[in-house]
Amino acid sequence: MMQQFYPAVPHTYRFELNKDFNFSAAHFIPSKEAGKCQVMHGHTYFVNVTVGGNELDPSGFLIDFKLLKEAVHKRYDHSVLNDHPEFKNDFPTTERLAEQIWTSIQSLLTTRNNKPVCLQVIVRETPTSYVVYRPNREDFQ
Ligand SMILES: Nc1nc2c(c(=O)[nH]1)N=C([C@H](O)[C@H](O)COP(=O)(O)OP(=O)(O)OP(=O)(O)O)CN2
Ligand SMILES: [Zn+2]
Repeated sequence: MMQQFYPAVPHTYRFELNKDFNFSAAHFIPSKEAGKCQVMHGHTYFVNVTVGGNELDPSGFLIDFKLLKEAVHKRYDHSVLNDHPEFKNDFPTTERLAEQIWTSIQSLLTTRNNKPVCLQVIVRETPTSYVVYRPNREDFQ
């Protein structure tokens, strides 16, 4: 999938899970500094999500891989990122998208009894550009 080196996130959880998926979306960055990216264009975004935890659920999963994909793919695939309410005031840059994906995944994980945690989100926007998002302690409050 991402076919690249994955930056490792330091942690002491017993289990670490990684899920790759991708989705296609359009966006534009309405800032003068964004140059050609002010014009609407599309990407196939490649995402890697890292989840950690000490306990498994009754199925023996930290979290079902497919739920991680669904939480993001259903929302963004074949959409215009600028149309989503989370990007009403913030431009849909790779950085903001990675942050929002972390928020979506962590909201899902919070509902699980075994309380896994999203440790890292990587979003690759082009073959030469990607962002790594790692939450701060305050992001979990
Ligand atoms: N810090 C950021 N910089 C840029 C972002 C971004 O989200 N965060 N986004 C863009 C554009 O959306 C663009 O689609 C991607 O830019 P870029 O990597 O420059 O794409 P190129 O294919 O032109 O890059 P090459 O260096 O030719 O491979 C711009 N900047
Ligand atoms: Zn772009």
